[in-house]
Amino acid sequence: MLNIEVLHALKGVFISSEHVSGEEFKQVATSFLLRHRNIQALKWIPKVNSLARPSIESSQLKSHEDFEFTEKGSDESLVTAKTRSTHFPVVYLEPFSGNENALGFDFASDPALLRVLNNARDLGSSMASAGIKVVQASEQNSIYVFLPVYDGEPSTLLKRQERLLGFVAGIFRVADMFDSAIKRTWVQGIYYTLEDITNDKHQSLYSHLSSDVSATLHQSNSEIVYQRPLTRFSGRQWQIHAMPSEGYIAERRTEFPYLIALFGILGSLVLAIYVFFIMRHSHMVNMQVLERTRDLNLAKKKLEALSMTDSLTRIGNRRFFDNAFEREWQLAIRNKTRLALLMIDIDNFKSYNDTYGHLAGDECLVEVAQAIAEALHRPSDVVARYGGEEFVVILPHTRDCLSPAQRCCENVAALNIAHSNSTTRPYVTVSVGVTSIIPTESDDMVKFAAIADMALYKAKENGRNQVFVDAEAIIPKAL
Ligand SMILES: Nc1nc2c(ncn2[C@@H]2O[C@H](COP(=O)(O)OP(=O)(O)OP(=O)(O)O)[C@@H](O)[C@H]2O)c(=O)[nH]1
Repeated sequence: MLNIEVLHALKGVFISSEHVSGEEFKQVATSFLLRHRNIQALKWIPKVNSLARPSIESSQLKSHEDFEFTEKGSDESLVTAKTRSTHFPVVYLEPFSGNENALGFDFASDPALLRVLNNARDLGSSMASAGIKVVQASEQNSIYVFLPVYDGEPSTLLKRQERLLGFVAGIFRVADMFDSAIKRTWVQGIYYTLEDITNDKHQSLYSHLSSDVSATLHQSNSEIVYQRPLTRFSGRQWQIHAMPSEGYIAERRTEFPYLIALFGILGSLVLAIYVFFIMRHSHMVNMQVLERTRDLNLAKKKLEALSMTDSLTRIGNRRFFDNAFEREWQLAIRNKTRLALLMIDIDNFKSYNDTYGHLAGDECLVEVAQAIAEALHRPSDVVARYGGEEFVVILPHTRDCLSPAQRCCENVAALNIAHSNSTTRPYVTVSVGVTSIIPTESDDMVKFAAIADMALYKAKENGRNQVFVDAEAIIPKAL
């Protein structure tokens, strides 16, 4: 933009003076060029009708011998310009030295540049050319910027075309412009490329790199290329690329993310294995707990059964009887059913022990228990050892309690266990006391058991080896 300002200042010289001499132009242009070193050259390009050409050429011949309007021939060498209705020759040029060939060059002879000139004329603003290799500037790209100068201040297109006097023009080296623009923000290792993308044609204006290196970088780091269009400049659209060099990337590359990823994966793996073992261990513990619980339940059941069994006779013990009696008593109350109780005692067992010994007594107890159990036919009947040589039988829901009592006596007698000192028979016999009741809430189960005991006492008293039925238990046939 600073360069454009120079053109505006130069334009001011042409507007403020009727005729600007070559000497005046040189003076002003030299002072600008001294302060703006990246301007390669400044020019004055008047609009010249074909009729006015001879007078312009002859007046210029006074200061520059061999002056004529020139254009590029077919072999790129400069030749005399053809006659055109309008010429745009370079009349003033600064610095002259080194740019001699450019003096007299007719811009109307170059269709591309003429288009830029005409655009500048029609729009009344500065217009830049595409990148060009000017004769003086070796391999570097330069651009022309043309600023129209009018007679007065025409406001319409037609008036601008009519009143055009010519153009002040500047040649700017793109490399110099670019370097001075980025010199404050230059970062070592970042490669810049400047492109002209006006009309979608990509023209490389300037690059920090040779074109082949730039292409390689472009491919290899394409994902980290910065690409941004610049603000439009004198009718041109430029675009900037910035690419990091391999060195720039290498300097900033760190193994840290890889290490994090590696440790992350390893950590996850270790965690997964740890969780797997914990779950397996927990499953095994659960299985063991289940197994132990099952064993414990079994053992508990066994213990319960043992605690309810008489160790000698293998039938229920006193505890078993107490539980069963309580249960059946409550059931009979609820169901209003009859409950019978048989107290059974081996006759003269003391003398049996005395005669045959304690071990024989034990064997006798086992056989008597078995015989009593076999005398009971219902699964709900309960037999237990009440204590010593005394047994007890509970018969739930039973009207006829005499028959089972008699079967008990008969079964024991049928064992035919020799008892020479018995007061009844020469074999082991039992006495049975029987009672029964349809209990109610007001009845007492302890008293009920005592009645059965009393009946047993009566049976003993009446001579043993018999059944004594308590009066309460005798049920008339009609009931
Ligand atoms: N071998 C053996 N004898 C027992 C057991 N329990 C109790 N006795 C014995 O059984 C006998 C019971 O005697 P008693 O209560 O006098 O009665 P009894 O001799 O049978 O006379 P009655 O009942 O009147 O016919 C006692 O001598 C006890 O020692 C036992 O488990 N094994």
